[in-house]
Amino acid sequence: MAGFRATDKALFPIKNIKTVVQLFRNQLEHSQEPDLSLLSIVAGVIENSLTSRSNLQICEPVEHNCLPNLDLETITLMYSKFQTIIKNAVEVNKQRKYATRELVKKVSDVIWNSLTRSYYKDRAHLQSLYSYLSGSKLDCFGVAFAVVAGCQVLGYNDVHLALSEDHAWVVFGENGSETAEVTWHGKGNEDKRGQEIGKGVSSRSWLYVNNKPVVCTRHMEVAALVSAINPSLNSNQDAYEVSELQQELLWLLYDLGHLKKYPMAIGNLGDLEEISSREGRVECRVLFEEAIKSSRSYYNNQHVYPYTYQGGYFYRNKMYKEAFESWANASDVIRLYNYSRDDEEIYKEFLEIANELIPHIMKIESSGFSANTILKKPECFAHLLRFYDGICQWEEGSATPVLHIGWAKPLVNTISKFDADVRAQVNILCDTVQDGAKKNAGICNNNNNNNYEKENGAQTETKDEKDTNFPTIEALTAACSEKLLNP
Ligand SMILES: CC1(C)CN=C(N2CCN(c3ncnc4sc(CCF)cc34)CC2)S1
Repeated sequence: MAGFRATDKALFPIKNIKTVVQLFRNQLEHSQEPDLSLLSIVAGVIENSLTSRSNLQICEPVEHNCLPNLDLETITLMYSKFQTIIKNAVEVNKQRKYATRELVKKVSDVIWNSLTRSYYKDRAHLQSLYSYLSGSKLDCFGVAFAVVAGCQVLGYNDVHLALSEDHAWVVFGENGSETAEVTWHGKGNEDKRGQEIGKGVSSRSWLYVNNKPVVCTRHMEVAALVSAINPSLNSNQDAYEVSELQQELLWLLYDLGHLKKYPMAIGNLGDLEEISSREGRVECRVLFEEAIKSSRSYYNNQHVYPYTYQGGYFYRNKMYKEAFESWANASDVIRLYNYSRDDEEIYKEFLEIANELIPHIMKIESSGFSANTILKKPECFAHLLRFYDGICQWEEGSATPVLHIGWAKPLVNTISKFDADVRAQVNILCDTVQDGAKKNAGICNNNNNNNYEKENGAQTETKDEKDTNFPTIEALTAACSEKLLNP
């Protein structure tokens, strides 16, 4: 059983970050499983006290490490309150080893029906059990996490959190073979709580990552609650102590090996390291590469965010050629999905890259001051075409259109910044259309340093094999802009 043990209680009252890390270490390293409700309450109390208005005057930024007084009484009260809510509401059949769909649905109903009637669901700091116990408010992720923590209280250690890049649900039963929705997703969608995870059309949507979700162990569920810590004070400031605590806890989980199969948590750590790097730790760039390797190794490269974490890093650090490559690789992931109405989050991500970030780069690069301009590099043009081509292919076969006139101007503007002699150095290689699956059109430049070929094994092309049937760049861009201009 999990639990709030004497060795944990001895750490109270907790006065600094180091002791919070020790509490998490105790829980993570102890032979039994870490107690999700205890750790979520502790993280939530710290986050909410350091990011709420009330605290601002007390904690002067100069005295780093000043945490609110975390006394045993406060934590024990909330911990017991959660246990009581769950145990009083759910009849446990002692004989059953595994949870049933009815049990999981019942726990979800207990959480669901105890939430405040209506509140702004996308607000920050609504992810922890502290938020649930003190304000009866949870966000979409928070409900799923609370259901798993509730099942842990009842002793069902087969119920685990399953995470896509924009949704959360649970797995349960022998070998975690059963799945169930336990929370809502997006705005104005009827919740599907209790149902199995998308077997129909939605299974090809990015929202369910082609059935390659992160299926958590207990320790990875701790990584999820730590990842969900939100240090934001407001839209442009973070509470220093909260982000420092999050960074320390993510390194603890990293060192214990619990981030290996969790690309987004590694990416979160990379973002924190970029802002304030720790002595003796790998560079944030390495972490972004590790997140990509994790997605390729464990999730058949079906996740987009590892590439947008990396692309964002390159963009912020003015490494534009590398950013184009990351974004083209992100586009290679999305091209095999069908766009559905539940995929707004990733749509917004690609829209921002295509219509804000890339145009911004083109503006800087064509201002004439950059000596080593990317406008002269055929591989940059190849990455951009691969990026746009992936979005076009994403749309193909989808019930919902992706592209509209708003995409056309920035796209044509960008492509036209490359001179004909640069464009001419890029060869288009198209694979044959596979039966049913989406075809793979590869765009590679003739010096073949484009990792698209390495990654996807697109054939290299020698001059004499050049098949005149392949679309030229002009044809492709014309087709793209034609399609865009007359949807
Ligand atoms: C490259 C980015 C735009 C930067 N931040 C990103 N994210 C921030 C952190 N995110 C996450 N980080 C850890 N675990 C999870 S589980 C989940 C789905 C809802 F449950 C989201 C998410 C989501 C993605 S993607």
